[in-house]
Amino acid sequence: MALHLERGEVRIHESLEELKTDLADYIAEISEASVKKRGLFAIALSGGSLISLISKLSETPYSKTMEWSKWYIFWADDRLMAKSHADSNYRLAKDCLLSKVPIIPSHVHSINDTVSAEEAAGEYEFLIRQSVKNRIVSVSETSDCPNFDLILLEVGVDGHVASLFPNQSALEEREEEWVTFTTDSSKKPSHERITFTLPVINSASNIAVVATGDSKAEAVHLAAAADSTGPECPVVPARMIHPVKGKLVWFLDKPAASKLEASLMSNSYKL
Ligand SMILES: O=C1O[C@H](COP(=O)(O)O)[C@@H](O)[C@H](O)[C@H]1O
Repeated sequence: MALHLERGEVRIHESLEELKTDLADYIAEISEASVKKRGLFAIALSGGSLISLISKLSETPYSKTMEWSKWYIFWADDRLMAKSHADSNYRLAKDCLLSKVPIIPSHVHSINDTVSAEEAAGEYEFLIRQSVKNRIVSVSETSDCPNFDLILLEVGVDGHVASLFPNQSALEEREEEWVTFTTDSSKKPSHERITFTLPVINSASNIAVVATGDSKAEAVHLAAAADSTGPECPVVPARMIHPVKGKLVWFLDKPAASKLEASLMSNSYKL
């Protein structure tokens, strides 16, 4: 089921298998359109269960039809930990997808995990500035921010996206700051992390936000429902995703969408 809300398009899936196929088709469509338009595709991944959901891309038909040599991979966030560590977002993506498809190794732009979080954020921002200069990543039409073809995010149970956690100063970064860091994430185990800022995320051409399972139902409701605003409602980071010119699509399963659906139903009765 697809709904067009003020907060973007919401796709609610009957099963994880259906969600995986829809997400793979969506990524394939954006990749094809980007390659057609500018000869390459710049995608930013994050972590969490999202990565196992996109593993379908390593299967046929996607593995054979995708123009992997045109893909450039970045991370919207990662933890400052060895790339071999089970909690590294890079490792997750490598195990689930990157090692299984013919992506050119020099197109994979992971973070430097051997320096402090502050230095890693600075280095990663420099790398993105170089990628904009080299036109691997486009520039936004409305600001100097990078304009990624696609950014994939997953909502955490506390409503965080990438490594933008509730009530942290990173949420206030302005356009000049593209990559920031946190040494105190509310998600345990607490790792030092680096993350894209909201201006960078909101400058993307396409943003997909994924959430599955009933533990995410409250966060999804707070992030996407029209009635989740006002003084009593916490403003979760996922609610701050507002593409400036791009398109936002939510990929949810039924349990994650349950509170959002209930609020849509009750509001339609009030009309
Ligand atoms: O810490 C993180 O968590 C979120 C969501 O993860 P999940 O465990 O709730 O599936 C993820 O999107 C983010 O990139 C990651 O660093």
